[in-house]
Amino acid sequence: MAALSLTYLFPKQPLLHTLHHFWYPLRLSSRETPLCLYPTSGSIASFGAMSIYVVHQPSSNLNAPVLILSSIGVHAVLICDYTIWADHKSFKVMEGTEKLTHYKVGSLPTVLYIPDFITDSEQTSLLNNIYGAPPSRWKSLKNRRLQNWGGVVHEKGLLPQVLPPWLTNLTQKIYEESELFPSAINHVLINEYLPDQGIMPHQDGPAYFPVVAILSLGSPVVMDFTPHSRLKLDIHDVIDKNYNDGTIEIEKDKWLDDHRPFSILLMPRSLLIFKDKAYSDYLHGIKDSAVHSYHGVVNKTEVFKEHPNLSSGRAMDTVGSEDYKSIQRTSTRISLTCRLVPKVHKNLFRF
Ligand SMILES: O=C(O)CCC(=O)C(=O)O
Ligand SMILES: [Fe+2]
Repeated sequence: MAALSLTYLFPKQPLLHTLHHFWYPLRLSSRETPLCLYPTSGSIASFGAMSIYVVHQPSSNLNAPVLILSSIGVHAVLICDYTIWADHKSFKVMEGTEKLTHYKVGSLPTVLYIPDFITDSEQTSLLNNIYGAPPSRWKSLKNRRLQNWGGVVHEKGLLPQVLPPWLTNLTQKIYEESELFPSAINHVLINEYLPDQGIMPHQDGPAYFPVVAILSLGSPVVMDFTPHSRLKLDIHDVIDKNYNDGTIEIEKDKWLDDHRPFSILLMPRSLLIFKDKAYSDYLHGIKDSAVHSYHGVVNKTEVFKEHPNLSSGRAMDTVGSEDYKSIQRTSTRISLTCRLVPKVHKNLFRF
């Protein structure tokens, strides 16, 4: 038996009483890539504070390894047999970026930009369904409107509502093609932005599985990612470290390199997926201005490949010099934020 140290991705959250019902992602500290173990088939036995879980392996018929998770304290300990650990296939499902690695953009783990994820007619059909929904579906906020599908998200989980087929067609495609979600996506937030509307920099709530897929329709926009303010405190820790060999500056540069703000241009029909550091260490937001600069966006190459005229400013309304290109937002943008709320309350309600 070998003991390996695992750290919770959400270290500040209490976990002891929730572990039996709510599958927290775990990060294996000895690996570069965060490894998520999502034992969705449930606990099969428990001994006091220890529970045995089976790791979910939807893409394989192999028997999943049995893991013993200690649910005491802030750190969890995974105790398992070496042979299980060596069985790479067992964990493949949660490292599922493989299929989509060529869509990775920027230097941060992990941001995927998939142009043309849906066709023009699929876009039209989604827009027809969105605008065909009863007016009561819309909730007006100060700076935008939204529709909530899939149920009400509480901090402690989802009061579920069945997703309509026009949405499950999309969520199923994202689930299957990304292989990044441990079970089917069960929640979709539809945001509508007029040309001068945006969304404040924020981090998605703790009820969600830490992978988000955003489908964009209508007007292009630029989404900005900024390091979380709590990380700004960490820089002082780095600087305060007492180095004897003059490596402070190098450490600081490396830190700043690892936590650089960045932006991404979201074209209509594209799918953006982000997780890992981009999800946990950064805030994401969209400026509420009608002009968005796309100078220096991390997916410039990908966008120009699909829209070659964009660079010369002809494909859509752009302003600015060749060095400082901007989009003039002239039409509405709709986004569909597709997520999984792992903890679902049993009393399903339907409309
Ligand atoms: O509209 C978008 O692209 C972002 C929406 C978003 O961040 C959210 O719903 O949490
Ligand atoms: Fe968000």
